[in-house]
Amino acid sequence: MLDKRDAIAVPEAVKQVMKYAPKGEIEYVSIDKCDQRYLGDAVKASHDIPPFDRAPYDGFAIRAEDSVHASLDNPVEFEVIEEIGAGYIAKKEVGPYQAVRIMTGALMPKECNAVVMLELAKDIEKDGKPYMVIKRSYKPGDNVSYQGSETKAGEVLVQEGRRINPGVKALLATFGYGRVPVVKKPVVGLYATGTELLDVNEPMEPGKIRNSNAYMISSQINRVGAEATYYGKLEDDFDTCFKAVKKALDEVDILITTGGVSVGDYDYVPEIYKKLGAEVLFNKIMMRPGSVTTVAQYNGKLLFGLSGNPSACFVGFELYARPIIRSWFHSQKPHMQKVKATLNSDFTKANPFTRFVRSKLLFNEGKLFVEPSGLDKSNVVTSLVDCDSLIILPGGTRGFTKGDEVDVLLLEDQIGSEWPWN
Ligand SMILES: Nc1nc2c(c(=O)[nH]1)N[C@H]1C(S)=C(S)[C@@H](COP(=O)(O)OP(=O)(O)OC[C@H]3O[C@@H](n4cnc5c(N)ncnc54)[C@H](O)[C@@H]3O)O[C@H]1N2
Ligand code: MOO
Ligand SMILES: [Mg+2]
Repeated sequence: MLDKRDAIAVPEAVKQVMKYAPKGEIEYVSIDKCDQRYLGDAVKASHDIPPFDRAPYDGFAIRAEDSVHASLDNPVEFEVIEEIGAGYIAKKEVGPYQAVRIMTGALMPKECNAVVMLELAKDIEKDGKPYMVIKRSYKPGDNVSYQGSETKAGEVLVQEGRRINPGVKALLATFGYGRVPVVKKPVVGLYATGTELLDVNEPMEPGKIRNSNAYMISSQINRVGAEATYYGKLEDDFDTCFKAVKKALDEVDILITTGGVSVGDYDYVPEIYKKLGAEVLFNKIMMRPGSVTTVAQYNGKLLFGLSGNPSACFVGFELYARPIIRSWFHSQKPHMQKVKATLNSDFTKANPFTRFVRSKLLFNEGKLFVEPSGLDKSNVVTSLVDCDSLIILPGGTRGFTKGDEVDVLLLEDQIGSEWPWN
């Protein structure tokens, strides 16, 4: 007699899993190796930006008060006493009607408070000395980039848990982070179960299929910023699977298996959890695909029993494992971002349970549209190719038509979201 499974709602299932969200420790890596890692600590400005008053243009640094009477009818001459490029410091003191030829990024001479752009000044020579002439006045501060005008020392600029993108990396370099505090990657163990599975290099045989889930999931794990420790595929044999899972549990932070979670004669994952003494958080969810997604915890360690059906496996990972990995990385927005989009085609299937349709987003005349990325069946693999999002069709609905507004979860987004579930 089969054990009866009680289906729970998706938000409840996510809540159950999140109770066991582990948090990774911090390690330091060279800035050259920090791309796409998650910050283990906030980035705080260690100095002002700009760090000194500087010229934002190539031109002439002047004392603004010397320019007040300059106009088209009354050109004013300045003696050019020195020339400095970025990285150099003016040595001479600037007196009345004197100027320093200055290049973008150079420190302003301390007596000067305005910069005349090269294009607005005329170079002349008098008595063998360089002069420049202007025909308009300048106010103190005109064309000066003041110290701290962008940010002040001590300001927190990026929160811990943010994924390092090119902009974050630029800030890290600005503040001298040669070594960057990042969150250590979790060890995410991965097993694919199924006697029918062939390795990627094996030729096809009757009754067998190639193992795509292991590759798909390891790629999904990479997309979130972690790496899979792939243990290989397992035949549907209870003892083999039990031993493998038990051994892996000692080595991993999170364990993912695919296949064998339903009610079939060779679906051993539920029995494995039972024999281990793991607490099953749920084994049936009111969703399609992936209704049989099972999650258990063993001494606080999460075991994800994802469905064997590729699309169900894919969705189960994104809904339940992704926020756990992102929480591990200290993300304050571990869930997928949810946006509104307009359905670009009819979707006539009824939805007794909440349906997550693999979909692709498109922009048309500034509006966001979404449509299924292929055949909507849980055993389908081809619809995953163009899948960059999941349309959420609420349970208890009778199908949707082109033009309807729907909620969509973003898969490629790296910022994430706080709790997106109603
Ligand atoms: N009597 C019932 N049968 C099924 C139910 C049910 O409620 N009652 N649920 C169905 C649903 S829904 C799903 S989803 C699947 C879940 O199956 P399992 O998680 O037990 O997975 P398997 O039986 O191992 O495999 C299912 C399917 O997926 C293929 N597969 C498995 N592993 C891989 C892999 N690594 N790469 C590619 N494809 C894989 C496998 O060959 C099967 O075709 O159960 C339904 N049945
Ligand atoms: O778990 Mo199954 O994918 O709902 O179809
Ligand atoms: Mg099965």
